[in-house]
Formats: sequence, structure tokens, C-alpha cells
Amino acid sequence: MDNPPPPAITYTAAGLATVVLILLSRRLFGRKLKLPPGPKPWPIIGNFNLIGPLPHRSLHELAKKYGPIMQIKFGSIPVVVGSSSEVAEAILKTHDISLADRPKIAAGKYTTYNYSDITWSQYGPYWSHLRKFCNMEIFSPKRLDFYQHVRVEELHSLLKSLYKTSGTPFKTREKFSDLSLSVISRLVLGRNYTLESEKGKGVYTPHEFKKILDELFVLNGVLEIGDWIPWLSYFDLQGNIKKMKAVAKKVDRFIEHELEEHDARRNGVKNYVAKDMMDILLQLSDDPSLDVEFGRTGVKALTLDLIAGGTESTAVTAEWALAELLKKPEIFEKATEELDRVIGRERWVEEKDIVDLPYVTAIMKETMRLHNVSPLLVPRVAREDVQISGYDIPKGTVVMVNVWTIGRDPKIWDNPNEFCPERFLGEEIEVEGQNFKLMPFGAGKRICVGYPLGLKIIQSSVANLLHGFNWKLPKGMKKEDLDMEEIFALSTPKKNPLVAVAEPRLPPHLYSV
Ligand code: HEM
Repeated sequence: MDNPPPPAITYTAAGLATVVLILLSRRLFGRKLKLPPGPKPWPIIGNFNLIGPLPHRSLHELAKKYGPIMQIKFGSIPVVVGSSSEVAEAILKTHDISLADRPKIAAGKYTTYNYSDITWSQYGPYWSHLRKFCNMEIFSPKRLDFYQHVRVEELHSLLKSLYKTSGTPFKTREKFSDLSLSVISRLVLGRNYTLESEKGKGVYTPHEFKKILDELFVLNGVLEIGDWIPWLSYFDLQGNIKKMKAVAKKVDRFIEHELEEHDARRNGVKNYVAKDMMDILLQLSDDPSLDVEFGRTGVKALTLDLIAGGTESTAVTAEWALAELLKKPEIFEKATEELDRVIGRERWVEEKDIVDLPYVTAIMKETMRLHNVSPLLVPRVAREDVQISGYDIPKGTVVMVNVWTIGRDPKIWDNPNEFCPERFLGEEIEVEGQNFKLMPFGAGKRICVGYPLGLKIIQSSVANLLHGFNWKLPKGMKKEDLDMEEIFALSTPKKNPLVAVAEPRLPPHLYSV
């Protein structure tokens, strides 16, 4: 057998490459790079040994040692993590455009049509066109007003179905995600995908469809080794790529079926008037005057973004809010006192009432402070060299903001680990990305595109859940037994789903609306 070539050759080549890189970067910056502090990386794995199943918590611990801007390595890729509101502002505002790309991770490739959606596409004309379209056609104030009746109808149908559970324990998130999925599927596809009566019209039952979405969310949040140690991606050691391809196939079957139905409806009809967002997207993809090619793949990817982005985040936030309140029943009392005083017991809360409910609004903010659905936001990539707090961040570096740490920063929040809505009363801290202490939707160019809708659903649903029901834990369970552990996925839900009991507190005729 031939002897393998002496490793020295490889080392020499690698050494040479490193020297060239260092020289090049010195030339670019005209001096030696000053990288943010951080733990010494191991060969191949970098600092993966320091990252547990809840990466935001591991990075939180590391930030205590290395400070509000640190650099670690995920495999061979440098990752800069900002963990203070000042560094977050530098990343998401001062250097927003320079840091607006996304990493090309496997989930984006396999589950979102090769990075054709908004979330994983690179900053540039295609992405900006999709966002502009969403802002003008889907989430504009006019469009949101136009579709208010859909949100109201679906919320009332949730309240009605909770009334039927009266006194029986149920898994809250399942019910809440029905609300967001029904609103989103009616807006995007023109049909309520959660109704059993719709069975047979789509390719999956509502139950199957929700299972597919759950899988998609988990796979979009996993720490896939091949993303960070690229030569390992071929081996698919965790089996994630196989699962991503399988779920993508199922999703495509679903969207393709919807597209065919929409095509059939439009075909041959002169001056067809769009009935839902998929219709609007199809019209856009036919438009020859667009300078960006959108195509059928773009329609599919954006449809998926809207369904996936809109479903879990609102349901997860509502579940966390209830879990926190079940631990602190005195907050329920204050909230219902406000609701009875402002709304009374003879009607439901309407979207326009939210401005008059400061305490309920404070509950929302406090929930989002402690339970951000994306504790590290969505990672960004430097499109050019930048400097933050005197440290160099070379082009190609992955950049993350740990909003989980910022939400618990004792320099910003008194008793940061305590759930205390009162801290927001009389304070002008909004959640729409202007304040770098509280960023449940992110901030800057990449801020959540669906936040105007997400905020409306979450505010009116939580307000009405508190207005319409007394919430209790199942018989025999004490508030001390309620765990607050999370899992890391695309959203960050409770590890053990919250099971609760809802007892109606308004006159019975209201639940039959
Ligand atoms: C409570 C509700 C919601 C929360 C808390 C939430 C949170 C977030 C966060 C934290 C990001 C990452 C922002 C960043 O990287 O800086 C994001 C991005 C995104 N969200 Fe949401 N979201 C919600 C609702 C929605 C809804 C209703 C939709 C669509 C129907 C949506 C679609 C998206 C999309 C497409 C992106 C990617 C934006 C981009 O990369 O340009 N989200 N969301």
C-alpha cells in the first residue's frame, strides 16, 4: 500500500493560506486586526464544546466572562455576539446595512426553496422587493384594516371553543396556534386550514399539516454541524439534512396543490380580482415590468414564510404569557380589574381598545422581554468590514444579538428575572425596533416583516383570554410545579406544553357570537 503524503505538506499549505489571509486582512485594515475577546477555539470544532442545547443560555454565560461583544467560533466560522443594548444598537442600527446578509445555512437551502424566501435570502434587490411587496400589499395599515373581520371572526371562534372546554384541562398552545394558523391561512390561501370541515380539500388534514409545520420549525432552529464545519455536511451526521429534504417535499406538495387551485380559478378570467395573498403573489410573478425575477419559486417561498412566520410566534408568546400569570395570580387580578373598568362585562375587547389597556399591554411587553421567540434573533453576516466598540468585524463574520441576555441585563432592568409588568407602566418602551432594550421583533432592515399583524393578533388574543376566562392549573397542580423550561427552535416554546383550565367569567350569551 502507498504511504499517505506527509501531513507536513497539508500543514504547510494551511499555514501559507493563514499567512496570506492575515497579510490580506492587514492590508485591508492597514494594521493588525483587533478581534473581540472570546474563548480560545479548538481545531475543527471551534468553541462548540461550550455551546449546550440552549445556545442563548450558553452564550449568556460566556458573555459574563468576555463582555458585551465577544467572538467565538462555531466550527471554523467566526461568530460575533452582541449582548448589550449599546452593541445591539451598533449592529442593528449604526452598521445595519453592512451587517444585513444571512448565513447560507442548510435549513434555508433545503426548506425555503434555496434561500428564495425573505428570512434566508441575502440582502439585495430580490429581498428588498419581497419586503416592499409585503409592506405594501400584505401588512400595510389599509390591508390590515381590510382584513380585521378575519382576525375578529377567528378570535371569537377560539373564545367559543374555549367556552366548550369549561373546567376541562387542555393544552393551551394547540388552541392558540389554531387561531394564528386560521387567520394566516385565510389571509394567504383564502381558506381556513384548521377546520375539520376543510378536510379533503387540501392534501393534508389540519392535524397532519400542523405536524409538518412543527417539524419545519424545529429543523429551522437546529444547530446543524455541517453549517459550521462545511466538509462535514456531506456526512449529515445528525440526520438533519435528510429530515429537511423530507419535510420540504411534504411542504412543496401542499403549496403546489394550493397553487394549482389558485391557477385554475384565475385561468381564462378576464380582469380577475385577487381574493387572497396567493392570488396577489401570482399576479406579481406574472408582471413583466418587474426588474427582479420572482417566479413560481418565489411565490412558494413567500407563501411558506408567511405561514411559518405567522403561526408559531404568536401562539408561543400567548402560552408564555399565561404560564407567567399562572405563577403570579395577583397579576390576573390587576388585569381583570383594568378590563372590567375599561371594557365592562358586556362585550369583548376590540383591537381599538388596546391603547386604553396599559396594564394588559405591559403584560405583553414583560412576556416578550423574558420569552423572546427568537432569543438570538436570526443570525446576520457582515457584507463588509466594520468596527464596533473598537473591535474589527471582518466581512463574512456571522453576527448575532443575544436579546435573551439584554432582556435580563441588571443594568437595564431591576430584578431582571422577576415577571413584573409594572416596570413598563409610565415608561415609553415600545416593541417595534426603536428601543434596543426590548426587541421582540428584532430591529433595523431585517426587523420582522409581519410584526404589524403579529402584534395585533397577540395583543387582542391575550386581552380577550384574560377578559373572558379565569385561568387555573389542573386540579392537584400547584404553581410551584409549573416549570418554565424552554426548547430552542425557530420559536422558543415551553419545553413541556402548558396545560390549563379556562372558566368563563362573562355572561354566557357573549360566547355564542
Ligand atoms: C408575536 C409575533 C411575532 C414575533 C415575536 C416575531 C419575531 C420575529 C423576529 C425576532 C424576527 C427576526 C428579526 C431579526 O433578525 O432582526 C422575525 C423575522 C421575520 N418574521 Fe416574525 N415574528 C412574529 C410574527 C410574524 C408574522 C405574523 C409573520 C408573517 C405573517 C412573520 C414573518 C417574519 C419574516 C418573513 C421574517 C424575516 C425577515 C427578514 O429576514 O427580512 N413574523 N420575526
